[in-house]
Amino acid sequence: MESHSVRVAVLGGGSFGTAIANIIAVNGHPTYLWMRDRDNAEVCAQARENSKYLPGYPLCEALNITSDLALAVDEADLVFVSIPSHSFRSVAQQIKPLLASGAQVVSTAKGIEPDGGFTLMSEILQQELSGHPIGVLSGPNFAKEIVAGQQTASVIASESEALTARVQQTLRSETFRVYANHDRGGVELGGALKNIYAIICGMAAAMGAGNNTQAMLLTRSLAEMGRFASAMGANPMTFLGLAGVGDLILTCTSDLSRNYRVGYALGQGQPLDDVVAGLGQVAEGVNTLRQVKQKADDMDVYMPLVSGLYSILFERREIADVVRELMTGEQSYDVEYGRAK
Ligand SMILES: NC(=O)C1=CN([C@@H]2O[C@H](COP(=O)(O)OP(=O)(O)OC[C@H]3O[C@@H](n4cnc5c(N)ncnc54)[C@H](OP(=O)(O)O)[C@@H]3O)[C@@H](O)[C@H]2O)C=CC1
Ligand SMILES: O=C(CO)COP(=O)(O)O
Repeated sequence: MESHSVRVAVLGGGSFGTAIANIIAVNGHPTYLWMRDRDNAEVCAQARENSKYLPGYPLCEALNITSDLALAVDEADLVFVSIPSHSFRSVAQQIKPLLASGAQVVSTAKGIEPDGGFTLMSEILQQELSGHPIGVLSGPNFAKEIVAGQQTASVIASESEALTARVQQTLRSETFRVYANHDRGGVELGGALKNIYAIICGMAAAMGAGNNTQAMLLTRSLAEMGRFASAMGANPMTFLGLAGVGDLILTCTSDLSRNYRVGYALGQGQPLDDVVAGLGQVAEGVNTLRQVKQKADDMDVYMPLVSGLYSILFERREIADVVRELMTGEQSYDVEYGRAK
């Protein structure tokens, strides 16, 4: 196991990039946090705080905050890309000529490329940065709770044992644990798909859903996620782990989740465009819903919750009508895996 210091770059000065960079800097590794906005980088570096995304949480003195991408990435052994899915590819393209050979690259984004033929973030890394070991970090990880020092666990998924070992070693601390998984696709789909169901659960909460309803929604969400991921070639057992059911429970039950808050506002009757504009941060679930609906239709995968939410958000159907249809639809099997055909 590696014990010497690792040079790390974290790209994206939003809430999650800042939280991850801070853990690694506290652990004593030379760490560069890159944010595109020069003024913002200077203010954060001076104040030792990211007041735009994580106000009130002091950052480690040793964390280097910069808007100079070449400086951040130049000699990095390990690069985390914490950029929302809509801009992920453009940043991957920018770092291509800057990366040291052998640099390992990890996505922390939980989304699917808009209008990109259902491309996951780690597939973008594969396409743009071929030859570099790549991985995905995903789990029940609110940035705010990480910087507040709440005990947290995550999953690193990669085909490269060297990468998973290095990420476990650089991120581990008294408050942060990292588990390994080889099912990169499953871990990545878990992080992306749960955002759709967080919107649904937020919407249900705003409409007064009781405990029975919330439990039904969470469990049927998990069934849909597993069914879709299985059709995509992922291992459905991955969804029993932190990046599956763990992150689903977290985001479907807390208003710290931006996707849950989007759903809650929609359930209160606010228009989607206003809700998204007022958020000030990324809620990946809205785009993910479009991508997953299209892909599920293409693959003929049964996803009633996805179809229902899609029809509310993009076909202007009334929530009450969709709920009635879902509740009176075909009653099928509870647990699909292992069921005799
Ligand atoms: N927040 C959380 O708790 C968690 C988030 N994630 C995932 O991490 C990803 C990032 O989310 P998060 O940090 O929360 O997002 P935020 O909305 O907090 O911040 C987004 C960041 O990305 C930057 N950015 C956007 N477009 C570009 C671009 N073209 N070039 C460079 N930088 C850009 C923004 O810069 P600017 O300020 O200049 O606009 C901002 O720093 C998402 O996919 C999310 O799902 C994963 C786990 C937990
Ligand atoms: O992914 C997250 C926590 O694991 C954050 O969820 P939101 O993007 O909904 O805030």
